[in-house]
Amino acid sequence: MKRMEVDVAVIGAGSAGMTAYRAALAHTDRVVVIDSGAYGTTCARVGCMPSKLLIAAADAAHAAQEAGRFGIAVDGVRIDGAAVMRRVREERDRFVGFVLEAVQGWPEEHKLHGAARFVAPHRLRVGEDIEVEAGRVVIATGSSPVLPPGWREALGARLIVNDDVFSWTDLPRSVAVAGAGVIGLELSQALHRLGVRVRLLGRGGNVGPLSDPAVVEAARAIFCDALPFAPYAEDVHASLEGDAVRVDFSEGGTQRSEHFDFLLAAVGRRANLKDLGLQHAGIGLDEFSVPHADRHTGRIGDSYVFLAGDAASDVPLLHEAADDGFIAGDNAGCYPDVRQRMRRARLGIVFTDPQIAIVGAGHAALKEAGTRFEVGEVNFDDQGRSRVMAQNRGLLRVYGDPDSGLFLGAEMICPAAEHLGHLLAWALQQHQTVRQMVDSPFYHPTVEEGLRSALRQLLRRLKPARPDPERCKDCTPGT
Ligand SMILES: Cc1cc2nc3c(=O)[nH]c(=O)nc-3n(C[C@H](O)[C@H](O)[C@H](O)COP(=O)(O)OP(=O)(O)OC[C@H]3O[C@@H](n4cnc5c(N)ncnc54)[C@H](O)[C@@H]3O)c2cc1C
Ligand SMILES: NC(=O)c1ccc[n+]([C@@H]2O[C@H](COP(=O)([O-])OP(=O)(O)OC[C@H]3O[C@@H](n4cnc5c(N)ncnc54)[C@H](O)[C@@H]3O)[C@@H](O)[C@H]2O)c1
Repeated sequence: MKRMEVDVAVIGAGSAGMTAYRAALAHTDRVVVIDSGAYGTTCARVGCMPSKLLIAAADAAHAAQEAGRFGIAVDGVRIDGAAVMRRVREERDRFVGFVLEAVQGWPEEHKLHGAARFVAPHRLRVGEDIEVEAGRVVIATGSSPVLPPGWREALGARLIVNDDVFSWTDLPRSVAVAGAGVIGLELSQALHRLGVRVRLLGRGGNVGPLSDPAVVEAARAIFCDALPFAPYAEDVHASLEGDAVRVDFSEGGTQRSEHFDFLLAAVGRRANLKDLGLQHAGIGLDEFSVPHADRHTGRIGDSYVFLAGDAASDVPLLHEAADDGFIAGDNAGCYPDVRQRMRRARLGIVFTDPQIAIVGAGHAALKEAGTRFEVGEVNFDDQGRSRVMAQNRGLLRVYGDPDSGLFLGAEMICPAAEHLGHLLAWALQQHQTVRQMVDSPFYHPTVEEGLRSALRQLLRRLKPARPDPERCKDCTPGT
């Protein structure tokens, strides 16, 4: 058995683990990063970047197909699936290459390859023949797709997850997608626009991460128009029939049976904690044997173990994983002098068309917390700039505190939601009042003017005694 002693062991070399490593290095050189898979991170290899590359190709196809509405004839749009996937993979490999370069720059003694698990407090076994004695441990093992029981056995290689999509060398003819969460929405709309026959199977009418009933309803209507979407699919059953996947489901009392090349499981992801031997780590676990970390320190209880990224599973997004990694790595490095760190305002974006964004904890969380709030909204059907671009669909709702006038958050499905979401998240983090936001500059004609309409309505509802006058539409047409 080879043995090594370090101050900090980081398990997982994804976005969270790499950031944790760099932060810990600022305090000690006795650091090791242990990874059981290929370097390159989920984000670059099979997550954020290749999914956005696929969406970019889909948007290009859609723009060509829709050019007619501007009076521009684009004849004979042909999608070359092999070329689409080649660009996705080549650009993806370029992004992965930057990560690999960074890891190659690390000293060899800082890297171990193999699956790590606790065998005792402070002691990790890596594979079968290496033992690491670690003063502190950062767990940054990421997450994996959930597979409903029996699906793998029933479908074999015809059951796929996001990772498989990005190794395709051509587009398939048809894919059923289970789960209308973030991954299901992004990938099914992209594949649909690229000419793949899809069926998106939702559950209970959910649409992505949205929780405001009015925005969910708007989003459901938009996606039902945009692609074959069954938001209330029930009794979903998948089986193999020859080479095809047969999917049976019911919706609204109607039984359906359809055949596809693949079934893509996008029904959620679970933190990779199961095989870590956490019961030997000497840390507190809940009744499901899951550890919980303080979001401001990364620390599990008052232990020597820190948790970061998707493994912490509270906000499984890239920028949160990087922040988690910094906080956990820095605190593991300067342990026992563990410091509280500020967290950024919450922001989530879904890269569909129209895009979805949530700022703050969201409508459901405000309700659950018993927070009193008022709502302002704008529908984009008649919003000037959105109409100019023929993207005039969607609903944006903003929330404000009637006592303090503070802005509390927003949910939206609308054009340019990625940009509106950022503006609003920055305002939230700066504790701005709705009045301050309304008094900020808004250029004409922009999609932001739609946001201003919602904020003005919210302001009137927050301060009914001093209503803001309605603006005349002929002064600034289409705002
Ligand atoms: C399809 C898809 C699209 C996405 N798009 C976006 C997006 O647009 N924007 C966004 O913000 N987020 C997006 N995300 C989420 C984002 O990718 C993740 O939140 C982020 O990559 C998580 O980083 P991580 O470091 O926690 O995990 P990872 O990058 O997965 O790293 C975990 C590492 O741990 C290793 N490991 C696991 N178990 C062990 C073990 N026992 N021993 C040693 N090593 C181990 C793994 O090999 C892996 O290298 C997307 C995710 C997916 C799947
Ligand atoms: N744009 C982005 O930032 C982005 C993109 C992709 C992924 N991600 C991250 O990855 C995480 C995981 O994404 P995801 O889409 O796998 O999970 P998700 O939690 O977003 O959605 C899962 C969906 O599947 C549904 N579901 C569960 N079981 C089902 C079943 N048996 N049949 C049909 N539907 C079922 C759920 O109701 C839910 O709507 C996201 O939460 C997000 O943090 C982010």
